[in-house]
Amino acid sequence: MSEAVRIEDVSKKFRLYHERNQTLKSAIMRRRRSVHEDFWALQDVSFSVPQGSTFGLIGSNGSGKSTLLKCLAKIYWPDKGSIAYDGRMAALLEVGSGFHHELSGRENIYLNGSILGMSKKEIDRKFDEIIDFSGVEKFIDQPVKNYSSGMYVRLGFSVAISVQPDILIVDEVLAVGDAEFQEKCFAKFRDYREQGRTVVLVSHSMGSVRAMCDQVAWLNKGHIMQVGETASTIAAYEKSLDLGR
Ligand SMILES: Nc1ncnc2c1ncn2[C@@H]1O[C@H](COP(=O)(O)OP(=O)(O)OP(=O)(O)O)[C@@H](O)[C@H]1O
Repeated sequence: MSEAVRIEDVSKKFRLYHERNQTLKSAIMRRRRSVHEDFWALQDVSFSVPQGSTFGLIGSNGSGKSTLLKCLAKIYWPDKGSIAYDGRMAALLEVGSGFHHELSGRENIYLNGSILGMSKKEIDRKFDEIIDFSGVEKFIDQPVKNYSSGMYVRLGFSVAISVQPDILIVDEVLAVGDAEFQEKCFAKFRDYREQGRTVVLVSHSMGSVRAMCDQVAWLNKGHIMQVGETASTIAAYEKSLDLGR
């Protein structure tokens, strides 16, 4: 099977600063040098995502899942390693990212669509479909700052899938949608699989991961613990949680 995404030896570090709330005098004494430590949120992460698969990232809080998704979405640049893609990629990360709060749903479709690489003509053509899928038609001319978090996600997801990406990257956000919308999204992922498109998603709901994913990567403290078939990888992750109790 060919690869949609290949992640090779990816490491990402953040700087943790320690000099908060200190006095101006101590800052001058330090000659404005900041005191920080490097924190590696991802270390030597390598795996491939098969084309046409739905692929899950699992792991405890702070294990590096969102950081890895942001590297995949090109929001972060890895400090080491490389990521290769085969095809057009679209990402849906934090609730409301890519949206301007003061603009209406309609205006945001154009803004977000163009950020994702669609022309105005393409958005015009897909506009009704986007609104239909989102189910927020009645509120489409309201500023999105008045939307509920579920409405945000519905609209954001609808724009992201309208791009018809070869690779769709989705953070936990879908969990804020209601059961009906989640079922619509799962159906969309099934269509994607049939069309040979690839989905990479993060979820804490092992039920959803079991239902949706062909393969899973389990992250722990920035390291890959296991990659492979969904049931056995979830079982290994859950066993580690039981052992930790
Ligand atoms: N911008 C940042 N600056 C400093 N540290 C960060 C930053 N972003 C993430 N981290 C740290 O990196 C680690 C991994 O965070 P990340 O958000 O990727 O975890 P996660 O697996 O998605 O967690 P969760 O399940 O809680 O969403 C955490 O320790 C977090 O504090």
